[in-house]
Amino acid sequence: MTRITNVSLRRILDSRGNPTVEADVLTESGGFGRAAAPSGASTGEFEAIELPAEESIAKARERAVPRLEGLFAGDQRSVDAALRAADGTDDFSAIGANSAVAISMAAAKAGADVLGAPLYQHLGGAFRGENFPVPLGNVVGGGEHAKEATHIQEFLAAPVGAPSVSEAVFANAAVHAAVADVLDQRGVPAAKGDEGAWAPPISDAEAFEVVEEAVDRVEEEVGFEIRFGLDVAAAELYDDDREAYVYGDETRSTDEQIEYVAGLVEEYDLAYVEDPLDENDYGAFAELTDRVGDRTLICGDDLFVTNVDRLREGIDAGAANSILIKPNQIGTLSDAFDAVELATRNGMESVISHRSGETEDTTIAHLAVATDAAYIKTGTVGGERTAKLNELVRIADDAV
Ligand SMILES: C=C(OP(=O)(O)O)C(=O)O
Ligand SMILES: [Mg+2]
Repeated sequence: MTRITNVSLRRILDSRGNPTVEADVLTESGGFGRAAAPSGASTGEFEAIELPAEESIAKARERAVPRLEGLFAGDQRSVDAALRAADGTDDFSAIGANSAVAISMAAAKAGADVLGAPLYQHLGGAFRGENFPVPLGNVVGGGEHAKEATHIQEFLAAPVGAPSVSEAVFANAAVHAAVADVLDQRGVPAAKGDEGAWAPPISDAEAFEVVEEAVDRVEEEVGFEIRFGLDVAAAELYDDDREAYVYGDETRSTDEQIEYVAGLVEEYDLAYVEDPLDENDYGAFAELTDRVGDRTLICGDDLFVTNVDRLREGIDAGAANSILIKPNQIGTLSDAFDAVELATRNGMESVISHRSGETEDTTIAHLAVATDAAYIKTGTVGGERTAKLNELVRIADDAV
């Protein structure tokens, strides 16, 4: 292993056209790693703090960079501990989780480069790379990702029977195309939301029909099982004052929301349901998990925010059977790995995820393989989404 000689930070564009942080890490032997921070729109209340890119860069240059130079690239725990020490807060509000995560991921890549190993192997160990995650492909969406579209944030194709990563990736693209055909037949115009999913001005009920039809068509074409799932992003729908989930003119009490989602799982045989309830309601999550957790994944995103303390609370409450892992929600790869480990030890699945604001960075593809994750959520089309999917195909092809 060689020491880090230089960390540089710059402002680059993300997929929404907003500024984000890119980090380069260089080592004395010429090892190099580059990574960029993604950014959420439907962010959880308990996420680590993203600062404006310029401010985060200035603070990280001043406080973190001097501590990193001289550390061993590839000793990820030390790099991430130095980032935490430089920040000094629990939520990275001093230097920004955007700079922290960009540096953490860039250091991991520099470490892999020094070792001459693919990133997934450096992060996961010599025997990783045998199992591949099923890609969850966002094909219809609304919520915070597209105005005047569905209330449910994401309808996700889940090609659970695909014999290979490549076939799964292409199946999701085919479902995305089939959704366009079904919408066209119904005379529904559709723009795309932040993640490249179709954002039609239709009710959630009609979106279920459209996605089911598209999935069935593609399933017949490809000859393997494709199911679908949801990210309800229910924290965005929950109104604290009214103590109800608000779907336009309709509202649902917590009991009605549990009933509604359990009914959807039953009716559509959903493979996956993310954030079906508010991020503060461990009890309601537990009730739903108790009812349908034997037949679907109930996943906590805004609920857990990749945070081991929140995950521990959730485990005690029986609040979900899977966790969404977004490294920028917590700030470092070490913290993200700790969350995966805690979940695994407690029989929960991990789902590695992109954000709605993304870059061409492919770290999450490696992270998903390194952690043996059940699923990866990357979107379906659009360069910043296909960057991850194509990297997954390359990893499976041993071509990274
Ligand atoms: C990817 C998501 O959206 P965002 O990045 O806006 O939080 C999500 O909620 O899972
Ligand atoms: Mg989510």
